Amino acid sequence: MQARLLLQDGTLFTGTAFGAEGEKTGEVVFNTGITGYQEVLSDPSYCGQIVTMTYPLIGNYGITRDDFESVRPFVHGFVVRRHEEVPSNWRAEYSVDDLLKEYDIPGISEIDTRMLTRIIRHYGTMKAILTTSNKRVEELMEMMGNTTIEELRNQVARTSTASSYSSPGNKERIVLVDYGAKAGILRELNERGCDVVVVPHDVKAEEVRRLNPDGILLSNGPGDPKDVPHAVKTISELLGEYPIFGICLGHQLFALACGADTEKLKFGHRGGNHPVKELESGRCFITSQNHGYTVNEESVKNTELEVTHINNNDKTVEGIKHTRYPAFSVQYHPEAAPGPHDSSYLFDRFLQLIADHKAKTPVVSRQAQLAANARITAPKTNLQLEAVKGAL
Ligand SMILES: NC(=O)CC[C@H](N)C(=O)O
Repeated sequence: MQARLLLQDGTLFTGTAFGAEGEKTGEVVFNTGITGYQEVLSDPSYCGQIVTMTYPLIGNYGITRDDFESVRPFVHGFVVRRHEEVPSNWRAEYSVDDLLKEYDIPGISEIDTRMLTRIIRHYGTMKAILTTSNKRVEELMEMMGNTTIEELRNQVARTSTASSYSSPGNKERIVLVDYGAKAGILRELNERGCDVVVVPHDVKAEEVRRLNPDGILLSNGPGDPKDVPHAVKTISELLGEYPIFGICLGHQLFALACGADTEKLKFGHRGGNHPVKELESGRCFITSQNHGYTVNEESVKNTELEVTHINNNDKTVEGIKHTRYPAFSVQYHPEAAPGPHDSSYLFDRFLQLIADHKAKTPVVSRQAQLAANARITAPKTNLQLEAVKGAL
């Protein structure tokens, strides 16, 4: 069956359909990873985007659910040069085609993905529509134009967990704020014995305090950080109270909460080979990245933040830290998946920050904490009081 990819600038690619039949609009972006398409497909940060892989052979090792970064794929469409229908891998459960069909995601193969990538690099990220229908180009253009901003924005609410859950451990209590978190973040925390409570994107500062965390981790997530103002407010309320570590969208939200600004990159960074320089040591790390927005460097100057990492390709901000509070963040993915594991030391650094913070903070008895938390929530009825205690 034929499929077509129509870009906002009018460029039309005609290729072969795979995955689901139908139509999807999204922002078209490219990923330069040679492997890792399963993690890309299941990374919630791609929600609302049509992803093209620059590596030409995709699907050869099939799909293994154990390798997913979330419970399901969130991409709006998948574009490849060549799709391998018959996976060759003993771990493969099914093919990319089966996966896309299951989740109603259209795919297109046999198009010149190099040309597509060069267009995006030259003119910047743009909207596109991927279709298996026979609709006329004018009609498709109109459909693309009519796609409401809502459909391509506010993706965080669609990918975040609806309610809190815990992943127990016997060490530090970490509240992981899920803006569309990759499973790798939880995996890294669990490997270090952390007692993790995953909370929804719209958690209130008061609810976080009730969980009595040792530290807060702000996760990655899809879309524009400015679409999540409630998260910025919550982070600014918690700033200074607990050690904070932000990853990708979490990094951008942390920057906004500290008074810095974010802006959109021309075509973003997506892949597993992005060189990042740690300014303190002068060391270069090869990192896994997936972002379309960045923290504006100029805007950091008027805040209490300091730039700690920069991208060696385009010199954009890749890491910041607070100069007064125990809080830092990075634009890239220390949990990798897919990608090099060079930066997993950042999770250890976060735990060290927590230990240092604890050593400096006077020990508060459990009784005093209970009393303080009860005051914060000011429960009026016995039932509310029980709920507060239950949450602790
Ligand atoms: N992986 C992420 O968290 C991405 C952050 C944000 N959605 C961006 O594109 O910049």
